[in-house]
Amino acid sequence: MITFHEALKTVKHATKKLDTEIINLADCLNRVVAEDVLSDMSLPPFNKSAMDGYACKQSDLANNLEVLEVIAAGSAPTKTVGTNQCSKIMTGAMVPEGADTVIMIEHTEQINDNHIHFTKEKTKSNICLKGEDILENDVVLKKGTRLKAQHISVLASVGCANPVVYKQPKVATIATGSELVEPDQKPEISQIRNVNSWQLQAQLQKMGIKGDNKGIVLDSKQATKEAMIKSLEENDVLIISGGVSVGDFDFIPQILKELGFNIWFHTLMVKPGKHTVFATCKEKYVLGLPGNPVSSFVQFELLGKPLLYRLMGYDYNAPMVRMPIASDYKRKRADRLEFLPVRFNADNQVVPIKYHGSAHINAFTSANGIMLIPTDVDEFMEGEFVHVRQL
Ligand SMILES: Nc1nc2c(c(=O)[nH]1)N[C@H]1C(S)=C(S)[C@@H](COP(=O)(O)OP(=O)(O)OC[C@H]3O[C@@H](n4cnc5c(N)ncnc54)[C@H](O)[C@@H]3O)O[C@H]1N2
Ligand code: MOO
Repeated sequence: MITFHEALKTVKHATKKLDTEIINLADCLNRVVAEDVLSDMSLPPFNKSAMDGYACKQSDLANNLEVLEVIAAGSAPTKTVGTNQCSKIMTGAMVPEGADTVIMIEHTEQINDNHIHFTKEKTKSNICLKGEDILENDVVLKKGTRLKAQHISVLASVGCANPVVYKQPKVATIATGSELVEPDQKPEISQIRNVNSWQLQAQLQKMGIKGDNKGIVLDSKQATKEAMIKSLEENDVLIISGGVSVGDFDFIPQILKELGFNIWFHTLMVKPGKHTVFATCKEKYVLGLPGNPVSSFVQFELLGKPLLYRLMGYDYNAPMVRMPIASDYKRKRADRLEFLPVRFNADNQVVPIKYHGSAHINAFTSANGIMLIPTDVDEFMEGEFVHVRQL
């Protein structure tokens, strides 16, 4: 048995980044840039008005100003602003030569057809200076950045319409269990519906990965082995649920050995998810998750995400917060690091959700975090700060 931190370190250590590819800006969300991205120009590319108003000299603010022209965004000024002159200017337009200030239109009055007057005492310059955000050849995104919407805007602004990113892993999921039927079927006596495949596919989808859902495989060693071989021929990663503990039909570790995989770990000092398998063979990866749906969900979050992101060139660390717990919390055994569903209340406190254990999947429907209880800690007192992974 190893600790969660050892398991996480192992997963990151044993997993190699995939090759790179060039993709379109439209497909970039959640992908990871494989090269530093440099700007091909300064931004703003010219001194730019931040307001609709009049571009003039700060030294002339007390005087009546002659209006020379109207400068729209996208057109260049044609006149230099001299003493006691101004040009009407729109937000985003180039500030004309000679002007060092833009007075807001609301702070002016019209004197006659072509003269205005500033009605306030003072103003900011209201000019965004050339290059104040980004200079030409600046590194705007570092290699290894995972692209969120705000990064995509930076790519667009520096003209990087086809960034080089790491490839996405191809990921198959298999649910093992002779008791399983698909959600559109009515289970017979002793059967239940397959939850994990659908949950895992949704978890993959949230990462931007379109998974290969291989459905259910019955608890037969031969059938499981064949399904695993096929999935691994077609994919980089196989996430398989069930069949990893110590029952008569828990074949996964044995099959992995027969297929020549190196099993890095099989049991973790973690709850839920004591029986979680991680195995690799050349550049193929298998994550065997416990059959209980909460265990599968939590272990995908804890180990699946770092594994897949690592392949995609990104060092994933879950977003964590430290917040006070809303009431006392006790547990009976403190021999494993435990992860529990919690929500945040209006007072920014952590509220543990009623939870019966790793088969209780609907406990997670109102959860927006997973609280950690470290090994050897058996209680938290109201108001004590606890660590929560955000979901
Ligand atoms: N003697 C022991 N028995 C068990 C131990 C143990 O340490 N010693 N650990 C228990 C814990 S904790 C878990 S978790 C499970 C893990 O077992 P497996 O990964 O081999 O999973 P299964 O036995 O196949 O299934 C467990 C449970 O989950 C249900 N299940 C399975 N697949 C799905 C699915 N796709 N959708 C919904 N539900 C699923 C299955 O019906 C079982 O109820 O082992 C314990 N036993
Ligand atoms: O090993 Mo189980 O996943 O704790 O319920």
